[in-house]
Amino acid sequence: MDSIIVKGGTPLGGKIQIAGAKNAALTLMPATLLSEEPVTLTNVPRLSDIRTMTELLQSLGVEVSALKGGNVQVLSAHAAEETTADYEIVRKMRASNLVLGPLLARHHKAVVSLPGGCAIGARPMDLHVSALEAMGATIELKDGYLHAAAKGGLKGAKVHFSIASVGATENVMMAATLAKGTTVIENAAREPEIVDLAKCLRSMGAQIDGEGTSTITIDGVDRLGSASHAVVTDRIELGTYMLAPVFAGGEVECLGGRLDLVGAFADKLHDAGVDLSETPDGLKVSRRNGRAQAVDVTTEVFPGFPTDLQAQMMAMLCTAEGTSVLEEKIFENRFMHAPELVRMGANIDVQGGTATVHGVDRLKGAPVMATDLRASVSLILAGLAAEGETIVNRVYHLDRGYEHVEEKLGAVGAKIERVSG
Ligand SMILES: CC(=O)N[C@H]1[C@@H](OP(=O)(O)OP(=O)(O)OC[C@H]2O[C@@H](n3ccc(=O)[nH]c3=O)[C@H](O)[C@@H]2O)O[C@H](CO)[C@@H](O)[C@@H]1O
Ligand SMILES: C=C(OP(=O)(O)O)C(=O)O
Repeated sequence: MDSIIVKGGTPLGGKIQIAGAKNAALTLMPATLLSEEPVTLTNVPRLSDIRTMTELLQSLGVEVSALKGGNVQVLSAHAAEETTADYEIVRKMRASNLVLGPLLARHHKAVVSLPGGCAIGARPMDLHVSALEAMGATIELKDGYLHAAAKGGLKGAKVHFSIASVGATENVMMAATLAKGTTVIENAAREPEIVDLAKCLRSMGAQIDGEGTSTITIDGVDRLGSASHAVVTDRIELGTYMLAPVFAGGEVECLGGRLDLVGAFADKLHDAGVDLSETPDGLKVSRRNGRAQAVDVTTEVFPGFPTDLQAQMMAMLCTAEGTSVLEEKIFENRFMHAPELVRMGANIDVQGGTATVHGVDRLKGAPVMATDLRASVSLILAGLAAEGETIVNRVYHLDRGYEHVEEKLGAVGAKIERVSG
């Protein structure tokens, strides 16, 4: 398994191009199952999760043509007749569950392996299941697979989520586009990736209103057509690279970055004493004199502080002046980076869903283990600030969500290399 070696202490300078969003692409790709006509996606990130989704869709009969090194994808589901999403592919990635809604809507049946628990929490599917049941599906768990059927097709329904789940909102939105009648989703997730999905579905001919608010209304139509859609900027990759100069010093411009994508995160950076400005091409970040200041952070659904930036923020706060309290409210087991940061000299006390970080003067390089996607990148960022060499082992999670991280950081002056193993 590959490792990433980082030598800390070099200030950064230059520009980093931010890619299209993994979490948007992973719902836009299965959305193409809803149409018999081709859909073109541009600004697709080059990630192993995208390759996994490609493999899954191909197993369902979707023709996927990748152009420009994968940056553009043409997906055609005209001959996609298979309705079973196999465990061997689904187990690799939670987002595989996003084929459930589209398959049910188009074929009135689907057999989808449960993705299973993962490192950051249990992540059940109950909200997806009960919402699709309210739309007329019968769903049964057998042999680790959800067996779903909707004789005569799905029907519009009122769906109220007890948690504003991103994936459940996406599955129901997609399913509702071809259902008979009107579906109203209450307490819908409001993430930019939901807005992006609605935009793409609308270009395909869907009738959707209210995306970006807590109530989304979808009037079912008979069929969807073709469309071309550019994937929204990855706000998590953006936030990650915005932090890089805070760790290493210097200044970085994140091309394609927009403040509306990272509002709550940018507010915390501002409170921590980080300089942030909008430019015609993106967002520029530099660290003001000396250390960042401690800030308290609570993860929340959008527009709150994203859980997917909590690990990176914690790493930054390890060397901030003062004590910071981080509360993780979305996933019950998302502090696995903490003991690895402690190996680098951080002072962190974790009690349940709360981590208290007492800022230290500096971190020291160490061999560390990457446990999940955002934990992996938090350790790389910590390595940029640390004295000496940090070896981040087991980085396969990283490639799920970051394209060419060593090239992007290397281009702005970081001493970073990948060692194949
Ligand atoms: C591919 C993708 O877009 N992944 C993102 C998506 O994951 P994902 O869509 O899986 O996350 P959800 O918003 O569904 O999860 C939020 C919370 O709801 C719980 N829950 C969810 C569904 C359900 O049926 N029952 C239930 O209890 C989860 O366990 C979790 O505690 O949103 C998360 C929260 O912003 C992000 O961290 C992930 O990066
Ligand atoms: C948790 C994440 O992804 P996924 O939902 O695909 O596991 C993430 O992107 O940080």
